[in-house]
Amino acid sequence: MVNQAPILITGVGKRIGFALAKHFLKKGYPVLGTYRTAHPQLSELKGAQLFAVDFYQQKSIDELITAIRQEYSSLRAVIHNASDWLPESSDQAPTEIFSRMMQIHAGVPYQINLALADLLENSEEGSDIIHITDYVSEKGSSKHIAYAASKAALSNLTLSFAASLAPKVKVNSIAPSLIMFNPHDDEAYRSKALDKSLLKITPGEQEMVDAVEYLMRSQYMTGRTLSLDGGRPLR
Ligand SMILES: NC(=O)C1=CN([C@@H]2O[C@H](COP(=O)(O)OP(=O)(O)OC[C@H]3O[C@@H](n4cnc5c(N)ncnc54)[C@H](OP(=O)(O)O)[C@@H]3O)[C@@H](O)[C@H]2O)C=CC1
Ligand SMILES: Nc1nc2c(c(=O)[nH]1)N=C([C@H](O)[C@@H](O)CO)CN2
Repeated sequence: MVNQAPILITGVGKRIGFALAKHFLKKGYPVLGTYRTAHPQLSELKGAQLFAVDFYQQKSIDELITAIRQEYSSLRAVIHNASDWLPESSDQAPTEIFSRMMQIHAGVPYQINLALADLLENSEEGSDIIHITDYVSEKGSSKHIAYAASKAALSNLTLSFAASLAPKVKVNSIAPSLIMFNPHDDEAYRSKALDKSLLKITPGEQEMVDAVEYLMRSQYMTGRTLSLDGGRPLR
């Protein structure tokens, strides 16, 4: 795509963020990707402009925003994927857990959206902000209390930014439940997690890629949520 405005994706080092970056690179979009850990597979993101960013460090966030604003005058999309799934059982103090969850899932999207809004508005073909939230935004989580609250905050940001940036920029959430397991998930966990939905599968990264594609092609959806949860609320 000649002279296509880039897509910014946070957390491209692995799993869903990595799949999103690969997909849009293959489609010919310029991809700006943030990573924290230098996973070896980052070398597969040929052509992507990668930024080492720790969203728990304000200096790192400021440097990212400055670098993007210095080099680009427009953006096709910003996909807020980066996330830390911290449980209350973590050895970190509750105050640290809560501030980290609010920082990465709400503070960072809030800052980046405000700082890059004009670049999104400059996109010739319209533009999108996509917040990747979580099914637990609407029901809470007994083991990931701060995480769920912070994803609910992100869901609320979707409403405000949709109203603020319309009509040039669409702003939507994708609220997944179980998309893919982590390597350390044992059989008992996997069986219990699968049983929580009606469809009882893990669809994998492609389900998220397809949802992002739908939102970016939509002419009439903003301020809303695509729920990818296998019918879990009806279970
Ligand atoms: N997988 C699933 O089944 C579900 C996923 N989701 C949501 O989908 C999105 C993608 O999920 P998934 O791919 O599993 O997520 P992962 O937890 O596997 O990866 C998250 C990414 O965010 C990065 N990240 C975490 N903390 C920071 C930080 N402080 N600074 C910069 N980057 C950071 C990680 O970097 P690093 O590699 O260094 O850790 C990693 O690349 C997330 O928003 C998640 O909450 C929601 C429900 C279900
Ligand atoms: N950042 C992450 N958030 C979430 C993950 C994950 O691996 N990283 N995983 C889940 C679970 O799949 C949950 O939806 C089902 O147990 C939730 N969020």
